Amino acid sequence: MSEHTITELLSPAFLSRMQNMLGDEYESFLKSYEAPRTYGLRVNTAKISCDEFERIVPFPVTPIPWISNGYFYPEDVRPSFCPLYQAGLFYLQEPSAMTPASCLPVTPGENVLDLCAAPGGKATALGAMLNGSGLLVANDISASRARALLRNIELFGITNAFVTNETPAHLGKHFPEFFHKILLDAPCSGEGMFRKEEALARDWTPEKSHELSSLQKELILQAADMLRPGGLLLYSTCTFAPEEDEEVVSHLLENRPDMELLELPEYEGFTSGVPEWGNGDPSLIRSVHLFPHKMQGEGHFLALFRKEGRTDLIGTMSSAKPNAETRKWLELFLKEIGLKTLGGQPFDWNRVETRKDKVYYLPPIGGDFRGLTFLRNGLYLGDLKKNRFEPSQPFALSLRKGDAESVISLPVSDQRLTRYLKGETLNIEPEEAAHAKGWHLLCVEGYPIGFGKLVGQTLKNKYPAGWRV
Ligand SMILES: C[S@@+](CC[C@H](N)C(=O)[O-])C[C@H]1O[C@@H](n2cnc3c(N)ncnc32)[C@H](O)[C@@H]1O
Repeated sequence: MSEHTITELLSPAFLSRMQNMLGDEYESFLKSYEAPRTYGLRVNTAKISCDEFERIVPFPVTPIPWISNGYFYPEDVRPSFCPLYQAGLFYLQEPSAMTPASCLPVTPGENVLDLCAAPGGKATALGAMLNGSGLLVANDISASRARALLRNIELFGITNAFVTNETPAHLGKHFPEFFHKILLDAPCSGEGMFRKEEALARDWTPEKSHELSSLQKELILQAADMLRPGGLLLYSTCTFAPEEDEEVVSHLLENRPDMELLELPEYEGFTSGVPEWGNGDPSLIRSVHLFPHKMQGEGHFLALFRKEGRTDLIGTMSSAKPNAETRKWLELFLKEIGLKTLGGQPFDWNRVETRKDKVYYLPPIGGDFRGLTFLRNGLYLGDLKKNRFEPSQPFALSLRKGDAESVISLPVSDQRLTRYLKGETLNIEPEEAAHAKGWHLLCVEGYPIGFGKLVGQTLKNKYPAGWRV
């Protein structure tokens, strides 16, 4: 912990800019830096309803008023150690950062792009809204951050994501006017992150915003060009700098006359964008700033655009054919766990693809993805071994409550869950397991966490080392 307050670390140039921007509100803005940070989590509604979540969550939560599936939790709680987190039932996210994805109305069946997606705070929200149908392209230019993104997509049980590590320019060549919805959560100076990351406050310079503004202007045009006629684009940053907010919005409106700004939902803490902070276009008032002195969040900016024209839902269906070996051993495994559905939907053999000894479940919508650098296309189901199929951890996490019959379900308070997550074998009473032996899905309150193999009263742990806590 630094012995300085955040306001002491901040550059006089930043403070004087904020004073000019906020006028009478400046003092309360400054005061907000002394208040404690806000902590939030977002429920994965593709896996669990909010009512059910509230019923089983073992620590105090209070609803975030402007996010239908968001909750505040107290600072002293460590939710990432809770088995419900390891079951992918919620994502930890600062409350104002939940706003952009919640303002982009995604419906199942659409092609959706998150252009700057890592580590996945917003991509997991978009994926949950698609609920397994359509296609989510989740991209990040950084390879290491894209790996963290993939992990969160897998934890959330998203089966229809194409996770890429590409430049926006290269993606644009493959996907001209392809997406119904695009989220561009741009790299920014992070002025809304100062309470969370002090280094951002210390390292602030006005030049940074100028540089980022040029990049953001390039990115927003590239994003717009990948949007279908009639499609929606949401631009967001976690900064207050007009160069990175209203100026970027103005740039898009000036350069793509087929894009218009739409109204965003109103909420009492939302502050309208200021036309004079951009090029004076009166419609900039439809963009929204979230300031930390006006709501319980760190700060964000968002703008929602629509491209002129009508959109449709025509997509190319994936068509893979599992090879005979895969079909034989996978079928046997699915029978053993009593698979009824995958992610609540009938299992589709036309989506099963084998590459070397790895078995994947492709997203329902395909496309020409050749030449793109990607980490995952769909769901990694598992590995084909000699005379058997070995399931993966993402496969376990893609399963919803009720998808499989061969389960062992323990209450959230059961300490064996924590021991399982550490890689230990468990003692299971006969009445706790669906069958006397063989593959089982270990669940918390009915929600799958991972696989295990029952031998007598011992559950052999199949939770992979790389996932352990
Ligand atoms: C604000 S963060 C995204 C946060 C993410 N949307 C979330 O909610 O978890 C911006 C991301 O943009 C990526 N990025 C930086 N420069 C980029 C570029 N030129 N093109 C595309 N992405 C870029 C960074 O690697 C970073 O992960």
